[in-house]
Amino acid sequence: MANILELKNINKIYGEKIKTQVLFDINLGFEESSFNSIIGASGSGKSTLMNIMGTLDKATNGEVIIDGKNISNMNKNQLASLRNETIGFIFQFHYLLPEFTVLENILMPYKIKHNKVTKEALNRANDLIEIVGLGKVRNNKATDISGGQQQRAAIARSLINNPRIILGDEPTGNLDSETTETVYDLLKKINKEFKSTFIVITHNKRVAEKADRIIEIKDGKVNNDIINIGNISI
Ligand SMILES: Nc1ncnc2c1ncn2[C@@H]1O[C@H](COP(=O)(O)OP(=O)(O)OP(=O)(O)O)[C@@H](O)[C@H]1O
Repeated sequence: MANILELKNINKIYGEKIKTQVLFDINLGFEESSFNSIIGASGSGKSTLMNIMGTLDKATNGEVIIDGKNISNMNKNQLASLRNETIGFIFQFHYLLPEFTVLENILMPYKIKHNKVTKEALNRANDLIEIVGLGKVRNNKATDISGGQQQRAAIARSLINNPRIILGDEPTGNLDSETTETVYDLLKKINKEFKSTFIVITHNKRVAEKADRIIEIKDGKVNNDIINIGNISI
């Protein structure tokens, strides 16, 4: 299957006067509909890499190709629209808007994109609410649900515009281990159902195992050594 996202010789250097190189010649391709985990020690460069993949930060050099388009020459507006069209983000802290309900929060990216909410969007939001198991709390304020429910609401929100790529930076970092597994099972279910590509950073090896592919970042490089996690070899 074709790659929906490709990184070619990505390098990242932070700083002007004092330069620190944090990514070195990263080459990676992500197949459409695949579920990928990114693991690695703290400070190894995972978030930097994810921000570059999500077009939130620029590589110092190298190419990012999203859905066949090289993003290097895109201006800010073009990047923003590619991001809105193609990428959904799930972060550790879900940043739901506290004064809005679960349903309203989930609809927010659609409203921002289209300036209105259609019947179809409302149906999709309600379908997503059922998938993530929030039917009973759809009209609760975002502050009046549990942490795990908030994270599930954030997942539904990231899916409302039907993005082809979903990037997660420690999406379950603030949840207990049982809720973490539930949320990952949910991501896998969505991956199967909607055929969206998932790339998810995790510190949790048990959940990393749930992926089709595990990528380890070590000192800013892709670690190509064979590693064994549970019963998976890469
Ligand atoms: N804006 C920045 N300016 C300078 N250095 C930075 C900046 N952002 C990150 N770094 C450095 O780049 C390195 C990689 O950071 P990054 O956040 O990508 O690692 P990580 O693997 O995601 O870590 P963690 O698991 O702790 O979140 C670290 O040494 C960090 O201090």
